[in-house]
Amino acid sequence: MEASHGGDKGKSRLCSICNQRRPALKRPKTLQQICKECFYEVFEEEIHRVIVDNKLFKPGERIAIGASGGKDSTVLAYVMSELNRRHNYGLDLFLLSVDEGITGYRDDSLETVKRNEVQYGLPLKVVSYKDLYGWTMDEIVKMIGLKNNCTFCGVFRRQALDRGAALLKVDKLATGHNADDIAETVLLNILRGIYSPNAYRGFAREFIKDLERIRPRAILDIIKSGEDFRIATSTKMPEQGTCQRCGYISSQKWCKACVLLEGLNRGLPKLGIGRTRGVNSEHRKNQQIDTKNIQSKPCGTLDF
Ligand SMILES: Nc1ncnc2c1ncn2[C@@H]1O[C@H](COP(=O)(O)OP(=O)(O)OP(=O)(O)O)[C@@H](O)[C@H]1O
Repeated sequence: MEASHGGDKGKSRLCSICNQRRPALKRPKTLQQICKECFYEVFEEEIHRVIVDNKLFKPGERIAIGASGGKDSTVLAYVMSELNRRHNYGLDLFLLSVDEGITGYRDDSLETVKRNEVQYGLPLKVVSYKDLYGWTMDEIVKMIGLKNNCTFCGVFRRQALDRGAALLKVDKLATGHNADDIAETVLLNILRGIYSPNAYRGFAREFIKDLERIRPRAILDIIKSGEDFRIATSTKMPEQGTCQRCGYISSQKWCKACVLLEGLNRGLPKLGIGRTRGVNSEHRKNQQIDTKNIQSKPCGTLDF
């Protein structure tokens, strides 16, 4: 402990939970300064409470954990396997990884996932863009360049996770999206309404991190405001259906992944970039505008 130099100012603080160890961090959520050990304890306990209070899982369910090899999904894999064991949730857990085929990036992080497989004893399934779509991201970048390749990567990954989940026959898929990701999505949804699709994508993340520095709860408040959004009852909501081509989830005749893939295979990679044209526009015209049964709904979709 640091020596006190008179008055409260000079005293070194102690963890505000155990009052024994030195604090290692200040939680933005509570502004409490706490030690590493107490942080692990409250973090795991809070996740357990969210799982139990919201009845997220049922005994016997098969759950896939989207494992990118990044820090958040690695923590997710650890916490899920630990809580499942400690509290006897009775879940069958699996790791599901999508290999986008990005040399020097995903091949490295897949090594981390393989270590997690051994460490937590969770079976791992890897699905690749090459197997699912016939293209690796490296090949897509060669064709389309660096400007729009994030669209392909995000759309294909979202569907690849669905496909992997279907192969594993799981009931649910858990991902490691964190508060920053969700706050960014809320802001982007607002900006998209005001400006244009994908406007300010890079700016939104920087902006929320700047806000957090000034006011630590800002990220949680943005998420809360997103949860409280209400969509005007006159707004037509997309209807969830299935893609007529691949059978996976889509609100259009063809899902975005099939539109993008068609463009790639026809040597027209810009086909599905930006606002969808072509095959889906007729489908949209035919959709009846039915606002009667649309009640106010929470807003927000997560990008992958
Ligand atoms: N290639 C992937 N394979 C499986 N799941 C993925 C993959 N990429 C992303 N995800 C899932 O989506 C979540 C959010 O994706 P994001 O791109 O923000 O993650 P990341 O930056 O790769 O790393 P992290 O795991 O730290 O979130 C991940 O936590 C993971 O659950």
